[in-house]
Amino acid sequence: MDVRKYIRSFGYAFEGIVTACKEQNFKSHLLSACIVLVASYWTGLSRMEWLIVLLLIALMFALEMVNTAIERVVDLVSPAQHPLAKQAKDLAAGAVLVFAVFSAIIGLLIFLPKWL
Ligand SMILES: Nc1ncnc2c1ncn2[C@@H]1O[C@H](COP(=O)(O)OP(=O)(O)OP(=O)(O)O)[C@@H](O)[C@H]1O
Repeated sequence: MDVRKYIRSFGYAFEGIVTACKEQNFKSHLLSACIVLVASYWTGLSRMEWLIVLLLIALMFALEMVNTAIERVVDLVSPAQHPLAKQAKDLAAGAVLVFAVFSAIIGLLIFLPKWL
């Protein structure tokens, strides 16, 4: 195994995370995640509930980054308007929306019984 190549790959992945952090949508997700983490701490979640909350936050970040990557590739290969470019971007955005809606529902199922 080439250790230097492995470390370089980590560097590129880190560059990807830095690029994502400059995106407005990603900043909104960061803010939401901070609010959810504070609320989780304040509410006093069980170990299993913490696992679910952390998993949802990690998946939301990862999905948003994949969405941004798809947008970049579409912009690269199809700078002009094209129905398939539209579908690709809308599908990727739709995937983020589906996950966000289900995450919100799961969050309500975890938090509401403790708050009420
Ligand atoms: N090349 C294209 N061909 C056809 N429709 C496109 C194309 N690029 C973007 N669109 C349409 O415009 C919408 C907005 O595209 P845009 O590139 O502004 O993405 P966005 O979701 O606003 O991303 P961001 O603002 O995070 O870069 C897309 O969801 C898609 O419906």
